[in-house]
Amino acid sequence: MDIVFVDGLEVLALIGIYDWERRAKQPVVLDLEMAFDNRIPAATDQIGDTLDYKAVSKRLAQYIGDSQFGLVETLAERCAEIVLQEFGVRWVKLRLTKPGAVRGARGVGVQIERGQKPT
Ligand SMILES: Nc1nc2c(c(=O)[nH]1)N=C([C@H](O)[C@@H](O)CO)CN2
Repeated sequence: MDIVFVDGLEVLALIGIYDWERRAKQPVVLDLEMAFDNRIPAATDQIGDTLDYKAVSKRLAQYIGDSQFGLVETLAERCAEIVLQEFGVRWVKLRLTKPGAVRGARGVGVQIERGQKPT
């Protein structure tokens, strides 16, 4: 299975359940792995045949920056839906981290896998 990935996409978002988290945006970091058959773009050398990681990154950064969810679970689920529905991806693994949200931890968050994992 081939993968197109995005590692460490940092975006400011209004997210969290506590009052202080509703007042100001805080950084969230997104890591993505998306199943995609890279043999066609490898043969044509055309960006139009790829799963364009820049286009995915821009779309999700915009969405996350505009979002106002309480839970990272909700935001992660919505981001996975966007990847599957808008970019024709069959399987995605997505990790959403809130750095520094818990004292003593480098980061906290969730990791989900959605769609059909190709063999
Ligand atoms: N499973 C989760 N646990 C917690 C979440 C969350 O979104 N999912 N959120 C919080 C707070 O917003 C926290 O990030 C503030 O430090 C607590 N637990």
